[in-house]
Amino acid sequence: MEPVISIRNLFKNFGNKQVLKDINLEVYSGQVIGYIGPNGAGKSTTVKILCGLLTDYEGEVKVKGFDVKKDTLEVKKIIGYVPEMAELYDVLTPKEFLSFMGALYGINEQVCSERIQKILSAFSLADNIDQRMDSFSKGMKQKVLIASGLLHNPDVIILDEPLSGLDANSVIIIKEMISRLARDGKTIFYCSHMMDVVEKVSDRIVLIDEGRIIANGSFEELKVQQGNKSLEQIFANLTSKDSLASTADELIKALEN
Ligand SMILES: Nc1ncnc2c1ncn2[C@@H]1O[C@H](COP(=O)(O)OP(=O)(O)OP(=O)(O)O)[C@@H](O)[C@H]1O
Repeated sequence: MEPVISIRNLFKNFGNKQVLKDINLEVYSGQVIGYIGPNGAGKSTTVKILCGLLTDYEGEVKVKGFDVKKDTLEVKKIIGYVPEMAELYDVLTPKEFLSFMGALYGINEQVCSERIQKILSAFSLADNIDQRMDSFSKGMKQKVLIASGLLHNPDVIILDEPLSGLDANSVIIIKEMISRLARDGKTIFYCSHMMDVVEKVSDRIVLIDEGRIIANGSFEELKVQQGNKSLEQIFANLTSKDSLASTADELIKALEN
């Protein structure tokens, strides 16, 4: 079976700083990859390269056989991207914004309108469909952002910290949605700091630290290697140089006179 996502010998620099150092990864249809790592590890940079938003890198990155550097338009049709931080055009209503996104993807107007209605209903936003988004809460905006990433029914879904700001019920809905989309053969690339969610939804967990992959396997495999711990503990063991408790101590002491 051909991988849906194939990353070979990927290096990326920002100025003199090397932020991705020989990333190699293959992701197959129906897999959910949990891509995790400390702040600044290189997760969003990898995602931006996958989506064709950063093109000055070394190595080979392909999505469904298309080279993301050369066939950027084809790749954008295949991928649905929910970015970590995005500016919504919040003078628009969700209906206006999503209709605009649908038109960009060339979705039939009638199909698009029905999809918008159904997705927003599922997110309990049906009553807000014609309300300007500048009055929306963070979580409401996040739901519209997720809707815009899914609207064209992409085969590959890239979620960069999609749960930020979402309430507990919405987190459950997204977790269930990820599992069902994968069952339908979609490929999900999921970046998050929410270890309990990553642990549950991912078929494979890829841990990146300072631009290098330092662990790659199912949660069960990582547990066997690391001694039957939670993903949070495995993450701390593999990525923190100092004891986290002593760092917390330092922070508290910094506040004392
Ligand atoms: N446009 C840029 N210009 C210069 N440096 C950048 C740029 N974007 C990212 N970096 C640097 O690249 C490194 C990796 O950043 P990246 O955003 O990929 O990390 P991340 O793993 O997504 O982190 P976080 O969990 O905090 O979102 C960081 O050192 C960051 O400062």
